[in-house]
Amino acid sequence: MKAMASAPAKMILFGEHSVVYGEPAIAGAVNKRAYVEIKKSYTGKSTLKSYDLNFEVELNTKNKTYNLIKGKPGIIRYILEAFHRVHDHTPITMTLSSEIPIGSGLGSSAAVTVATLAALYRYHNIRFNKKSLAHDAHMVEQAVQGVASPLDTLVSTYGGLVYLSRSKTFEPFKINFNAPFVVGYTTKHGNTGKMVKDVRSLKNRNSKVINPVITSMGHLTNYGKQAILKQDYKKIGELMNINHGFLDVLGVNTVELSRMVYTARECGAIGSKITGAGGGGSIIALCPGKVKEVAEGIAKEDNVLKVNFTKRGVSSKVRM
Ligand SMILES: Nc1ncnc2c1ncn2[C@@H]1O[C@H](COP(=O)(O)OP(=O)(O)OP(=O)(O)O)[C@@H](O)[C@H]1O
Ligand SMILES: C[C@@](O)(CCO)CC(=O)[O-]
Ligand SMILES: [Mg+2]
Repeated sequence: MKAMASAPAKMILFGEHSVVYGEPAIAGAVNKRAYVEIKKSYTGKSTLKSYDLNFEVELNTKNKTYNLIKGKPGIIRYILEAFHRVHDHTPITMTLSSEIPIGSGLGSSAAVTVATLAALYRYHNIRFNKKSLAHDAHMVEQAVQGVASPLDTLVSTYGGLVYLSRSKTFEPFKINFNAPFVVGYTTKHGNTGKMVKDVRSLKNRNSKVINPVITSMGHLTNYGKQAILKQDYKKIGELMNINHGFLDVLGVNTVELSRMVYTARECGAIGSKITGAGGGGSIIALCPGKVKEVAEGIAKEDNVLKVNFTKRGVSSKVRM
């Protein structure tokens, strides 16, 4: 018997970091996925292999440790936390493949966590639904990062383009939103846990300055929701540029991210901003009629990923 699951990456349009402090956010699942397979091991040991992320480890799921066989398994802490919460510690072989660049602001940790939990629930024949899975995945991200909003794991579980309200109500957009985005990403990876903690420290040291910025980011996200519903690309782009400025204030911008943001605008994007935790990783650029020019401009010094929104969230099955 083999349990299999996959979950999508995500792209945050508005509200990263401010969502951690209860402000709303808007994010969409995109067509890059993480794939997990789990089957019984007859070697007496549990191993995790990822051919495309080029690492292999021996898992000790009971005490959340691992023995490195090869590579750099940064995503491992999320996987170990998921196993620790669900697995009965019998020997298994897990394989992970990911189309999602790791540490790049596209929610690799959430997609891997959601897919790993779904595969484990299938493997152990544990009943679950999307609501329970999204909650459990959020708890894993919270445990690993110290602080996490439910945004990334909700989007990876349910798919689609969603608005997460201040009261944490999850509102899927009921429109077809196919705005032409280009994603640029650097080889300099980010670490969400560190970035979220750095923002919290900045906020605590300068609360009278940073708190109003976070509140304004919440208002901006609500204006963004109205602009998306009206498919007002010009307004969406303007709000993306303002949101990028706010993320710069929070200290999550870098030289590489700025380079891509401003290159995108020079090549014709009507809006561009950091997406995800920042400190490395990705930007998104809204470029109606200029996708080719913006992609070519970013590709001169960085990497480009062509993505589309997808309604397809987590999927899982068992093969006997
Ligand atoms: N090059 C890398 N190889 C392996 N692991 C990495 C690499 N870069 C980062 N990591 C680790 O992988 C995990 C990626 O999760 P993280 O949440 O930081 O990024 P993400 O989910 O891809 O982006 P975001 O959360 O901003 O959407 C982190 O634990 C990070 O330390
Ligand atoms: C930076 C952040 O807002 C999004 C990371 O993709 C963190 C979170 O929401 O948990
Ligand atoms: Mg993450």
